Amino acid sequence: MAAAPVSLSGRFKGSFAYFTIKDRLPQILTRVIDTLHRHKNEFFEKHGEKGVEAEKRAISFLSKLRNELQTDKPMIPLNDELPDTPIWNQYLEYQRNVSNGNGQPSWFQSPWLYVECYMYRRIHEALIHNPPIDDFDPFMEAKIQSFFEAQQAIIAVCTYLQELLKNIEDLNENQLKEEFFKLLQVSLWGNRCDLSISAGEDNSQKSNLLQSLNDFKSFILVDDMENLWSLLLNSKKRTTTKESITRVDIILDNAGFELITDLVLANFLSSSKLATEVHFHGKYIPWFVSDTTKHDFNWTLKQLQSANHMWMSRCGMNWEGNLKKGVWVYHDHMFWTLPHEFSSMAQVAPDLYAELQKSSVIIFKGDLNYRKLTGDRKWEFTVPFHQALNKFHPAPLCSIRTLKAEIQFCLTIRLSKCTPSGGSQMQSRREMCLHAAAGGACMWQLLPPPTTPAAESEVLQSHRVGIPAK
Ligand SMILES: O=P(O)(O)OC[C@H]1O[C@](O)(CO)[C@@H](O)[C@@H]1O
Ligand SMILES: [Mn+2]
Repeated sequence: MAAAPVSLSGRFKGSFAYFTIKDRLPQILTRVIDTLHRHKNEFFEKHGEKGVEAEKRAISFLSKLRNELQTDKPMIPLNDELPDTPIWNQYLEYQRNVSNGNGQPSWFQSPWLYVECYMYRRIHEALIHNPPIDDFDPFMEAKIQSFFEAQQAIIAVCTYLQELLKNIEDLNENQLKEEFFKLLQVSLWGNRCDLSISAGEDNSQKSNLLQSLNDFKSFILVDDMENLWSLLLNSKKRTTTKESITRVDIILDNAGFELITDLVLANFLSSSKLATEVHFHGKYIPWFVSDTTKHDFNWTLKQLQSANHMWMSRCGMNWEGNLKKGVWVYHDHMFWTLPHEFSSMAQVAPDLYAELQKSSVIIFKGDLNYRKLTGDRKWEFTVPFHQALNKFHPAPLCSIRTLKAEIQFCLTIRLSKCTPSGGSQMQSRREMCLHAAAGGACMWQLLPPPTTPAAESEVLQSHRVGIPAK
């Protein structure tokens, strides 16, 4: 197998990586600094002068970080006492070794994936170093705001789910499949509501997504829902004896509306018995602005339970009940907030890899997970997705993602529409389909574990398309 290509990086001027590091990451850092400024009085009320002193130190730390970023300074080791610090500093050493004498690892010379993850870990370091504000989540305000901005959309999906659950036992297989496809698409489009792409600007779902699925369908050129359905249905049919289980793992992405869509999907999987267990994987620290932490997950359930809307509170109660019964499990392994490509998981986090091997299917939500699945490298678009996974396949896996970065894979082509940029299409298998560019798109990809060469050639169908307006 050919060596993996170089990583996407800010050293490629004009790339989305370059734009992100040059413009977007400084914007996100500035927003964090502003947030700390705006919480000064709160820190004083809670902690007195100590709180204000801590806020000042954190701001000076973050201002220095922003200057390092903007002037392409070398990356420096972390020096807090967190359990992941040695792993981060080993990774910096690794980057030094692979930089092939291109000098020190730095913001515009090192892999985009590394420097972007490193920025969020340095933001966390700025807080950790400054008790008593060390437990402050600088993105919490934005996550809460996006939850409340999406109230109507949340009410709509919770209402839809509760109505559906009333007669879910009476649905035949086709009706069940139809509902499954709907809720998968709701979960897909929920991924548009990410605050890192918007650099923290409001990006919440305002309208009832269920009413737009048909309009949005044309933005999905090809999808693997059928394969995902067959995999789950076959597993359900095998789950006749109580010993065998169908476990679905959802590697979560953004809090707010997207998290609700993932919980709704999980509730449907449990109630339809397509899954006997659902495992959720969140982030260990505040991450990429809107990614879900354990606090966000629990806050969301509590918020729903106390909502003055019957179906929202019913959802919140049911979901808390599923966690208490153990049919739902929440995990937040620190691997998800390391810079590593997922192909390193077996070495770096063998416990997590072994946990995922218990899964019947792993659903990876969002763009960052997709980038880590494929190493965020300059792959040719015709490279098999499986090849890009670089032997990472603990279980059958599926990536559900709205495309926010250049990387993508096209393996087979079906009839597809022109991209917004009018990119040319080929209607033949294994031909490059669309010229990828930074922009929006959505895609489904399902990869069963490669048992035979034929399995490798099985399907991943992916196309990029424009993201529909909310
Ligand atoms: O929340 P998601 O879907 O992972 O999107 C986050 C993505 O947005 C970006 O910040 C912008 O593309 C990426 O760098 C990152 O992978
Ligand atoms: Mn995210």
